[in-house]
Amino acid sequence: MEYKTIQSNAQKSVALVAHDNMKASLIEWTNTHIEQLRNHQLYATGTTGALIAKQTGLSVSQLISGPLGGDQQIGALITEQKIDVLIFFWDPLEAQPHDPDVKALLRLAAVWNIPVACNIASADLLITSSLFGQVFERKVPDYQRYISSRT
Ligand SMILES: O=C(CO)COP(=O)(O)O
Repeated sequence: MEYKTIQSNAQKSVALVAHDNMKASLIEWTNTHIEQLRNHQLYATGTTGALIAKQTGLSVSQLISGPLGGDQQIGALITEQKIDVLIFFWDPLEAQPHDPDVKALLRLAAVWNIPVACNIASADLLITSSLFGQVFERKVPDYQRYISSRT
């Protein structure tokens, strides 16, 4: 796929989310890339955001805690095209009470074609990509066409 760059060195909106057993990994990753992340607008679910702000000093817009609706808030921001990248360290070894919300968030990220990283290796690749700091034409659902095809 060829990317048509609209803007370089762009500020991105990055959503950071981690389940409890994965929070230490996300904070470690955040610290590793702190200088780059400083240039972007950060959003996070409640507890993840509070921990990142406390342990890294980064400024983070904190939403509701995940089990109380934070995943859904991030999903809603994705549909409004206000999130460019999702870093979501979900726990592959422990069931979550809000599993439907987790699945819904991952689904919306796929629908709206935003890059998602679910572990340190993929998050490293994503943030070091030359595409990370660029705004490029991205295939998103054609909402008007979708509605007219159904009405
Ligand atoms: O549960 C979460 C994501 O599904 C994360 O929520 P917290 O950041 O509030 O722990």
